[in-house]
Amino acid sequence: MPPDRSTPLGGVVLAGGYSTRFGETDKAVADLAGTPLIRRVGDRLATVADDIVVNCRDDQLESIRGAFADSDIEPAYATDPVPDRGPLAGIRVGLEATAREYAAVVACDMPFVDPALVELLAERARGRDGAVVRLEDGWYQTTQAVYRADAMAAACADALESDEGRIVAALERLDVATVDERALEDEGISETTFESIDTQEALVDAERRLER
Ligand SMILES: Nc1nc2c(ncn2[C@@H]2O[C@H](COP(=O)(O)OP(=O)(O)OP(=O)(O)O)[C@@H](O)[C@H]2O)c(=O)[nH]1
Ligand SMILES: [Mg+2]
Repeated sequence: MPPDRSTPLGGVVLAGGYSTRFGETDKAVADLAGTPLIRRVGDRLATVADDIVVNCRDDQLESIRGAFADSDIEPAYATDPVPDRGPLAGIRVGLEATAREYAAVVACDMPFVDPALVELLAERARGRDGAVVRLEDGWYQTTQAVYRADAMAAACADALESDEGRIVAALERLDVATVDERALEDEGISETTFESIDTQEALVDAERRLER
């Protein structure tokens, strides 16, 4: 069945973290084979999303805008009112800024995000509060997922107010469809979609594979 593109989809790229495992520099704008990580994510997401919001801190704005300088897409920016409150706070800020009922949320360090997965999740999310992949280890892949924006933003706010920083604390408050990681292979979606570049070693490794 061809994907239903009649429902607009927003895109949110999360970039407000401090990249501590990566080292001195911001992984969001790290160069991977000539293209900054965040631009790879934004460009891929833009093939299936109608507009893109980048969530980051104020002090990242200049460098992230620079990373998108010669991209065809021009993201909107939603910065954290209070930095360092964790990914849950970032998801909230990003989703509050999207104009769409549903939005795909993807971390800036996942340069191989598969647009086909985003479309699959958007389909599964319809009529629900979102759709997330359940990984083989039982964890939910919450930073490559589709959410009903107002419901998830409210659930994030609620979880944060209750001092529950875990993203699953927000999911527990919602009616979210789950997709088993094992089922993705049949859909032609490779696990590289979830690869995240957390360290310099991971960046070098990804670069080597791209050069092959
Ligand atoms: N807005 C916001 N986003 C965050 C925060 N912490 C992490 N994120 C984002 O959530 C996603 C997943 O987080 P991590 O992979 O742990 O990234 P990170 O926290 O920058 O890196 P580490 O410091 O090495 O853990 C990334 O896209 C981050 O940018 C935060 O405090 N605020
Ligand atoms: Mg972190």
